[in-house]
Amino acid sequence: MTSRRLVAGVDTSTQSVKVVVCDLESGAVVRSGRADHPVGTEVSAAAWLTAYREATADPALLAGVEAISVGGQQHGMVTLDAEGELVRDALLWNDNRSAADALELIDDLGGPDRWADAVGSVPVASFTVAKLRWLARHEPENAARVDRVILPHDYLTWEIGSRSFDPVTDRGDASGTGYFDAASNTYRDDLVVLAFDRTVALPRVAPPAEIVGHTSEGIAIGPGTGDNAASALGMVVPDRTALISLGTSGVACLPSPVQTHDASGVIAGFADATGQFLPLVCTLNGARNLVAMSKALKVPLAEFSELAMSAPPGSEGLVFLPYLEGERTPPLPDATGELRGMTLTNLTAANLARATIEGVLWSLAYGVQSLREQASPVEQIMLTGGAAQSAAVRSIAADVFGVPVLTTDPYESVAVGAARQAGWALTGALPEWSSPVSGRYEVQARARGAVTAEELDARYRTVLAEVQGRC
Ligand SMILES: Nc1ncnc2c1ncn2[C@@H]1O[C@H](COP(=O)(O)OP(=O)(O)O)[C@@H](O)[C@H]1O
Ligand SMILES: O=C(CO)[C@@H](O)[C@H](O)COP(=O)(O)O
Repeated sequence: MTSRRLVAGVDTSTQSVKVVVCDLESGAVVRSGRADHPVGTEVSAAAWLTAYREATADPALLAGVEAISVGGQQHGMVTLDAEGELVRDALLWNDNRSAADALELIDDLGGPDRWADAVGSVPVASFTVAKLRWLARHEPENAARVDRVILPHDYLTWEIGSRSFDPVTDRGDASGTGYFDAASNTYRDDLVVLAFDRTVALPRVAPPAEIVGHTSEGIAIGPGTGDNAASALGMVVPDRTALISLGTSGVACLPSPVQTHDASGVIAGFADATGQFLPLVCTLNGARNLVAMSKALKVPLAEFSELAMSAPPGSEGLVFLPYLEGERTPPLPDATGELRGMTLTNLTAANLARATIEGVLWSLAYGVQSLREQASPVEQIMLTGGAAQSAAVRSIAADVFGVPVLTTDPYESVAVGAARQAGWALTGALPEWSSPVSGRYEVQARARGAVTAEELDARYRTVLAEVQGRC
């Protein structure tokens, strides 16, 4: 009898780190660990290593593992000095302080079209390039000490290899910096200079299946990638399917053979982890809006879900624009949440719960509409991320997107996708793991004679247009 071979994947995400160990042959998760990350949008990268060590403290977790890769929250600016020490805390993807810097950079290059042509995306506060401009303008002493700029997954990859190789990144995560051209696979040093007034050392962009080093225990390390690119690998996304993630962020994306160049800025023209592309729409307001409303209603998440499912599609006219953390897509960094359409009859806890879920999902349906127009037909949705385990999110999503929704049992798609990449690096062939989908939800609204996806879309777009006119 041959013993099974094991690979591991890590998701170093906004709120926590998750580690899974998978069977190389089938992809089945055989062991897992997790640990929390510090709260906040400005975090010492060293805390991610501490959390990783906590999550993997049990030596049995990684025993027998042959290869490991890291998927990580995108865009975060990790600055290193000439000795390789951290210059300051990392500014995360959801830190909005660089919003004005992004606008300046758009002007400096000659407008959004120039950025969309150059790197496939128009910068917003999230992008590393905007954070670099902020650092240069607001902390010149720290800026002067910066020798190298890397991303969260690059940092953890380098640390779990005990810094025995120079920091590396991959094409997927590099494409979220705003200074990497994924069409030619080259850094745009001129854009780094535009933002930071000088060049900095940047991590080598390793090909998808390279072994970039080894841990002190001899485990081979793959290049890793951004969390959304890893998630696409873990979800084994079929054609004409948009992947929706509801973690801290809300994300709509789909693997594509062609890069998008959306000058409106709705779609970021990112790369994936296989050598292709991953057009992606990201909001700042995913699961935490649901958590905030459940707290406001003083109910646990399970009861919040039941409440939402007891309300009719359209929440009897309540509209909740979920901009509790400002917003990135559309770019409204100073916006706040909006609750509209209240009457004496519809202002119920059930409608508030359902409207919150409808609002969060609609903000991604808005993105899916752009993906349809610019990237690919979308005939179904796959759900992942922490809030994808909410029964209400799963059952309401089809009504908001207007297409069937595919779901999984609890599943760490980013970590599993990273493990799949590790298997690729180990064997030279991308493992053919089967789809994790275990559930399918059909559109119900029309059958129930209630508000349809098109009607809901029109209602939300009207409120959004008012907010955009004001901000
Ligand atoms: N059943 C649920 N309903 C709503 N939100 C949930 C549920 N389960 C988990 N969450 C939320 O999902 C988020 C964690 O999702 P995750 O994808 O791990 O986030 P991230 O990758 O951004 O760290 C947390 O905000 C958590 O409160
Ligand atoms: O900024 C983006 C994508 O552009 C986010 O998707 C981050 O990558 C964080 O993801 P989560 O931690 O919310 O999963």
